[in-house]
Amino acid sequence: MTDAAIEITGLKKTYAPSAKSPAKVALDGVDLTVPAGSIFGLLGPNGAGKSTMINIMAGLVLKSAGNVKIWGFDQDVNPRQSRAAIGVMPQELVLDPFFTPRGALDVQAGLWGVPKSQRRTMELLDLVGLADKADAYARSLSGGMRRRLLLAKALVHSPRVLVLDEPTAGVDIELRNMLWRNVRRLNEQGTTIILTTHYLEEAQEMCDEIAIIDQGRVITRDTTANLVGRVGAKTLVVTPDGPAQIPALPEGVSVSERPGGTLAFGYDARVMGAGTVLDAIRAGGMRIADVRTEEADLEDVFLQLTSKAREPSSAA
Ligand SMILES: Nc1ncnc2c1ncn2[C@@H]1O[C@H](COP(=O)(O)OP(=O)(O)OP(=O)(O)O)[C@@H](O)[C@H]1O
Repeated sequence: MTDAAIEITGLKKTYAPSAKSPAKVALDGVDLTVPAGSIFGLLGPNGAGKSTMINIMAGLVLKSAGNVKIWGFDQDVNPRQSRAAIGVMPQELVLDPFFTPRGALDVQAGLWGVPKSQRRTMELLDLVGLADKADAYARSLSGGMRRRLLLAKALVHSPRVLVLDEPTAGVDIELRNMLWRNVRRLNEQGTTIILTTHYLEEAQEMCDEIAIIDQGRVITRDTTANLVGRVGAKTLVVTPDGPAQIPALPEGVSVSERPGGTLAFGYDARVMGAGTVLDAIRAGGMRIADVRTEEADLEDVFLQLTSKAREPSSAA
């Protein structure tokens, strides 16, 4: 057992120039440790370098510099063990249309050298809810079913670390819930999960820890709770009782109108409490029919951090 499922130090990747585009620095010195047993979120805007990092971890893209250890195996020293410790469910629906799900898993297991007696073909098809499609042609599977088959394929060699690259992009709620149930179950059984997603509320709900990467660098890494707590932004949503005048507000409080006649007062909970904002609203003569607060969420944190990373002053 190792404490770190993944240990990345000084990882750099520059894609070579082509006739159409100049050389591109995709990873610019990444240090990252993913604790064994966690569900870890890898977030970042488009083009941040997430797929490059995943592909390097999976041994699909060659790094330019740095060190990568998967489950304690150094990629350069023990390439086979390091590759065998990780399974990737890719973003694209890449499947051979002529294979049945059973056939696809058998071929994949063969590629990994899993002996026939140790193959878990039906168990995995069952896990992803495709047992009844075991012998259907892949081309007859729906998009959601293909995605589930890709998850099963990523698991045939029982990897310690499972990487899910945008697993729920464009999938319906039912499939999304099923995927998350499976992922939680795998995690409870000891698999470390690394997840990239554009759905931040999903990352907030699923991940124990999160790294945000931007422009090829890790700009922050923390527990999800700490990250969300870092942003004090809160909103007091007030439904006025009758026509309302916007009151004079303490410094730092913003106000905007929402559909349905409610008013949203934004404030920084690290600076003042909701009572101060409410007092100011009442002092302005507004009668209140209803009031509630909204917490900051991961989206606020993400936007704040990734836009900060672009400010020239923080580039130094
Ligand atoms: N094969 C390649 N050749 C040249 N440049 C590439 C290649 N693959 C990726 N890049 C560039 O490297 C940068 C990082 O891309 P990458 O796909 O790793 O980002 P990402 O964070 O996964 O983005 P997305 O969320 O859009 O998938 C981008 O600027 C991209 O254009």
